Amino acid sequence: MADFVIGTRGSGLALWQAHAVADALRAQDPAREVDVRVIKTTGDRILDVPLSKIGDKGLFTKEIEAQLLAGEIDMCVHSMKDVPSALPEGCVLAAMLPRADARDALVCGPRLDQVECLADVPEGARIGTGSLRRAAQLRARYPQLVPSEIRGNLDTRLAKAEGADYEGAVLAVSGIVRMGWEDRIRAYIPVEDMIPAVGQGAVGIEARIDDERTLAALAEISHAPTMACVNAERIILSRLEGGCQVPLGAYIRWEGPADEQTLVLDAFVASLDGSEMARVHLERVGAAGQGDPAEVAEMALEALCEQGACEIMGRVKASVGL
Ligand SMILES: NCc1[nH]cc(CCC(=O)O)c1CC(=O)O
Repeated sequence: MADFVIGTRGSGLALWQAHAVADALRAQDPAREVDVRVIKTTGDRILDVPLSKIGDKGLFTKEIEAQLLAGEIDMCVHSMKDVPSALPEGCVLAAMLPRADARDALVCGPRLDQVECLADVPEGARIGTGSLRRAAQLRARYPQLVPSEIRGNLDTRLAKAEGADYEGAVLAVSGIVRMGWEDRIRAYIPVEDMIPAVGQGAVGIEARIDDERTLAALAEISHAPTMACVNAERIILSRLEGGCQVPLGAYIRWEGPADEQTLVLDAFVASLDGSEMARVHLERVGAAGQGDPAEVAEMALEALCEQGACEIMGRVKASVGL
């Protein structure tokens, strides 16, 4: 019997993340036995429908959480981006690994071999993305591009992006790098052009709320600044009731040297075509780790609402029948 059993999806990215957690747990105590168990989710089974149309929160997490609650596994590892704002009763987000690069990246096929940034991409180019967030921001900022639905695991999407039906695609930097394909990144898209999804680049670990043994082990490996920032982004997500059905992004981080760090927030909500957008950028200067991410999240919510975020959300939801 292993000391800890980790449940995860079976995609290459999910397995990389689960093994990163297993390695972190073993690094604390080399005698520890940690197993990784693959669990198939609804999101893995439904491959032919756009994610934004399935309309079910927790598509990639529900089956794994069921096994957690049943005591079959001790923890589940997720991309924080895929974790809905409300967890099932009895589950808690116990830890996060240090966040990787949260930005999105442009990958291009052979027809765009001269392109070095989004502005270079020629009129009419089909840019694959399954995300309303990416599509709305592309439409708002680069109206010459044609965002085109793309689905599948990261490896499938990368292959499609370089194939006949697309000129390129937008994918998360963190995922591409974890798969070892950094050399396929044509451009790192700046946050000013594309605000990342809530939790993008962060790996989260969920456990049972009463499992003190597992919670104690996870506390040893958790990265507090990542947890504080991602949890604050999730406040924005839950208060605006945004799931995968609404174009929404929020990214909070500390920037700069340790003695003068700035807590920086970017967040937006938009209509599907990107023509209406509420958007904020906030900065708080202080010493290392100073400033409260949850507090800037509240300020951002206020500013977004003043710009009509709630009305935009309401219209988007009505238009997709929510
Ligand atoms: N929705 C799929 C998904 N979930 C997490 C990541 C990337 C890894 C991360 O956010 O850390 C991806 C792929 C992508 O968006 O390109």
